[in-house]
Amino acid sequence: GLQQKSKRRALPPGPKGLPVIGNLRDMALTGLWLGAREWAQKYGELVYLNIFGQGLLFVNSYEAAVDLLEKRGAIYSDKPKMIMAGELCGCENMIGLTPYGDRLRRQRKLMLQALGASRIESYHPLLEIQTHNLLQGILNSPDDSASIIRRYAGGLTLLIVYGYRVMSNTDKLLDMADESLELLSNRIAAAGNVWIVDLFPPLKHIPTWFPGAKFKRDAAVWKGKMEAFVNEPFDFTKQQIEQGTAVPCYVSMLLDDAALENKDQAVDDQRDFDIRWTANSLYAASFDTTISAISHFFLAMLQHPEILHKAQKEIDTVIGTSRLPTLSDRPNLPYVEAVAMEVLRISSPVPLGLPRRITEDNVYKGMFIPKGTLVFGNNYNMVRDPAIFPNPDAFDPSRYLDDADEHTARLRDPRNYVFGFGRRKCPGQYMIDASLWIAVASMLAAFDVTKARDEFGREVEPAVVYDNSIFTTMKPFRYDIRPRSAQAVRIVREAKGLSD
Ligand code: HEM
Repeated sequence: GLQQKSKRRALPPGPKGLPVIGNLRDMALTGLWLGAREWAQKYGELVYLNIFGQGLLFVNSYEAAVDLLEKRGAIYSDKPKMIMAGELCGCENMIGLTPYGDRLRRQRKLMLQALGASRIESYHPLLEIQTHNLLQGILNSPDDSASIIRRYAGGLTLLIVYGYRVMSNTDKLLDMADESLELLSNRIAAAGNVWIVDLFPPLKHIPTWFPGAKFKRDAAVWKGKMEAFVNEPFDFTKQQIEQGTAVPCYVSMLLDDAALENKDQAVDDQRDFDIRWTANSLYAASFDTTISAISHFFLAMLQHPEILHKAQKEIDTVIGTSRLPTLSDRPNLPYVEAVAMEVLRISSPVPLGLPRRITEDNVYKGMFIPKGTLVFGNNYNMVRDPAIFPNPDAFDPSRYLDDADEHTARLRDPRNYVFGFGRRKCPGQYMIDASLWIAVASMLAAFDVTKARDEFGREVEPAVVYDNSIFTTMKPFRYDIRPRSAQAVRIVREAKGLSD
């Protein structure tokens, strides 16, 4: 099959694999994007690999991403059917795994209704309150900032999506998300991992006690956890609605609308399903992405004190030191804006996007891409294209500051890459754009971040160790974070928080 085809029409280039297993050994389980960037440098804008005959295509240039993932979106927007993750572990209805079609269009419409560009201003007060909570948490326990960032990332969407307030680091729903997402991205649906049952689907019928059937026993346990992760927060909100104590949020607003709109049970059930699963996907998708972006912000600040000070000076000059920034200050703080953009670029939280599946044979610039190939939009490589981002590995906000015509400005805006492409592009992009900015601006206003010191007073270099196969999250590294002044302590304590 494959070889005959490739004789007839050339597949895109890529590292040579072994017989049968193909490129299995080339697939790293964490930090796959690092290898994928090397392949891009060696082989060019499209790189093709296979694992046991399953084709994998890495789309490495922006031009090819637009041509394929956007312009040919009709055949590049589907998803792999994953037996292990989907059927056996109960994740098949998560939006990132939902096949392209009517259901997806309906669900994306719901998400964009709530989180589209025009809605975001209505969330500004919530985003500011949640940010104050983040600052107060750091002020109270600076050594515990990793848990505080995690609480911020989960708490933000729990509040907006479910109207649920997280008041401690050991909250039940937070822990549940943490555990479920770790399982999902590092075990169940790890980017470089293939489950034998996905290659040989009849294996799903083998009995659980059978030798080699450990995957089925694991799947049964994981499925229970995934179901709780989807249902418990949703049931919380439903209960609050019944008791008349619901806070306006994504779930409560949509359920209210549904109740007003119709009395038809079948339509209601479909709405219930759509709201339940989109809510879970919004929650799931915001966790590691936000954590990655904010930890890269800290990393950059402790590596570049001059950038930290320049941004602080802008804030002090434009808004003074007697209050924290708000989202309405954003247009007046161009350097802080550039820092936030550079954080998005350097972190590229979902570096290879989420896999698509091409539904028809396709040819691009003479290269043949077979139907069924899994397609990864390698945004990590695109935001490191030296033609657009000179010296691409350096954290350098000044790259956005000189005047540029519209075309150049668009090309160098990291938001055009890191959120993916076309019909599956991230529906959370407008929300995170606002939440990341206010978090970055407020932390700059209130804190200094420096390298930690060891017992001999020597600076500790932060170690960057990626710990995930889909997101660029890192193992916690040490740094020193402290308020800039007594005045900073006061404005953080006085800022309106979650418990006010
Ligand atoms: C900096 C933060 C984030 C980045 C870089 C990011 C990036 C991405 C990327 C690259 C994709 C895949 C797009 C594609 O296939 O082309 C995606 C999908 C998705 N994102 Fe985000 N995301 C972020 C935060 C969020 C947040 C906060 C939410 C929810 C509030 C969210 C919700 C989703 C959902 C539901 C999908 C699946 C869409 C689909 O399959 O149709 N993301 N995101």
